[in-house]
Parts: sequence; C-alpha cells; structure tokens
Amino acid sequence: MNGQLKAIETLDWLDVVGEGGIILMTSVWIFFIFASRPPGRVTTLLIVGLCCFLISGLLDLLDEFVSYPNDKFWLYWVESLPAFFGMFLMTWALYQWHQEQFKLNQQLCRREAFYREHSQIDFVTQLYRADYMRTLLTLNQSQNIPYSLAMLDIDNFAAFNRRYNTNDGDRLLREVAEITVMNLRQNDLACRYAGDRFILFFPQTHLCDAKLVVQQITQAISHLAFKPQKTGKAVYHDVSYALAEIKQNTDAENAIAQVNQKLEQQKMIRQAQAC
Ligand SMILES: Nc1nc2c(ncn2[C@@H]2O[C@H](COP(=O)(O)OP(=O)(O)OP(=O)(O)O)[C@@H](O)[C@H]2O)c(=O)[nH]1
Repeated sequence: MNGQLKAIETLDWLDVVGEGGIILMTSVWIFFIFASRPPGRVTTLLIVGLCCFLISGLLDLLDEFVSYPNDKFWLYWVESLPAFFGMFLMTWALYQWHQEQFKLNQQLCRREAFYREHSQIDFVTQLYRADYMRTLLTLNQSQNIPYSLAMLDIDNFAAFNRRYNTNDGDRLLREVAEITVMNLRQNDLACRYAGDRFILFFPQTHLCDAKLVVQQITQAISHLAFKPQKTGKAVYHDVSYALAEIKQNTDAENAIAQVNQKLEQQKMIRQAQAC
C-alpha cells in the first residue's frame, strides 16, 4: 500500500535467500519450542518474542520486493522495532528458563539424595543392607578402631517359608529385626546381611560383652510367639549365631568373612550332631 513493487531484474537474490532463510529458521524454532516445552510463562514469552522477530524478518524480506518513498521512513522503524522487542522478550524468557532449570536441578538433586539414602535400606526389614555395613567397617578400618561382629541366622527359615507363606516369612523377618534392634546398645548397628541372616556391629566392644548382648537378642527372639496367618497358632524360632572380635586394620570383607565362616562351621557341627 505504501510502496512500489521493484522490477524483477533489480532484485538482490542473495538478500532474498538470506532473509528468507532467517524467516524459515525462525519458524522452525517456533515449531520446536511448541513441540518440546510445556505450556507456561517461559514458553509464551519465547513464542511471542520469536513471533515479533518473525514479523521484522517478514517486513525485511518484503522490502526486497517493494521500495518505499523517502517520506515513509517510519516504515523502517516498523521493520526494526518488533525485532528489538522480540529479542528483549526472548532474553527475559531465557533468564526465566535459567531460573526454572535451576529449581528443577535442585529438586532432582534432592530426589536423587533421597533415593540414594533409601536404596541402602532393606525393604522387608527396614534395616540397612550389608553394603552399608561394609562402608561402616571400611571407615572403622581407616580409624583403627577395634570392634566385634556377630552374625545371626534364623533356624529352618526355608521350611517355615514353605509351610506357611512368604508373607509370613517377611513378617517374621521384620519382627526378628525389630527385636534385634530393640536389644542393641546405643552405638551398635544391625544390618540385614542376606536372606534370614543379620549382621551386628559392636564398636569398641570385646567378644564377651558382645556375646552378652547377642544372647539377650537370641533369647528374646526365642520367646517371640509368632502367629502365622494360616493357623494363628504360636510358632517359636531359634536363632544360630557366631561372634568374632575383629583386629585393627582388618578390611571389611575379611571381617565379614570371618564371622560368616564361624557361623557356617557352627551350623555344620550342629547338623552333624543332629544326624
Ligand atoms: N519370606 C522371605 N524369604 C526369604 C527372603 N529372602 C530369602 N528368603 C528365603 O530364606 C530361605 C533361606 O534359606 P536357608 O539359607 O536354607 O536358611 P534355613 O532354612 O534357615 O537353613 P539353615 O540356615 O541351615 O537353618 C530361602 O528359602 C529363601 O528363599 C525374604 O526376603 N523373604
């Protein structure tokens, strides 16, 4: 309306291709922002900013085909102002996006820490897993602190599982874990080692003192009147145990192996006696 069409031979095709390319790419950006970002303030700002930029690009392309009279200089302002406004909006949107990412990262870090903490806890008994004990023993080794270890194993647990069911088995494991923890001293620690086996840590404790605590635990477990869902009649359980006083500078695997082997030997002896 305000200008005159240029003759085809006066067109600068390099400019036309360059400016047309900018318009095309801006449209692709708009498409990808729509496709990849959730709706919200940042997305709206980005889209509006890019649209302003697109308007400037279109007007810029238009003046490759149309020449404006000198007194219509305001048309050049109309061409440049949306681009500036659009860039301003996009800069503000990018800042908001940065803030958004920052908050998201903080949340992810918190969630990751939560899962890392909870991945160390056994789902059935709510005790720490054996890996936690290994970490603790390794720390203890570096500080050169002597300690005692005990390993507890519920007798005939596989048969109990078969006779009743694994839900009752899980409940028994949980109750045994609770009794164990209730009978520990302030600084002792119980972890689930594997299956029906528990490992107990007694820092700065001689074997005879640790033995006293373990005997209290096994006695308490033997008095547990566990009532399976199927029968509701009390079933009692014995627990086998082994103890080892760990010398300074013993690594975690070696310490655990010592007490585990002792328990295996005791079970074999008992089985041989039963035969
Ligand atoms: N319910 C339940 N059973 C489990 C779980 N983890 C392991 N078990 C079972 O525990 C049993 C352990 O078997 P064994 O190591 O032979 O233990 P046991 O029958 O007490 O035998 P002894 O140790 O020789 O007295 C296996 O049947 C496993 O399937 C668990 O989380 N829940």
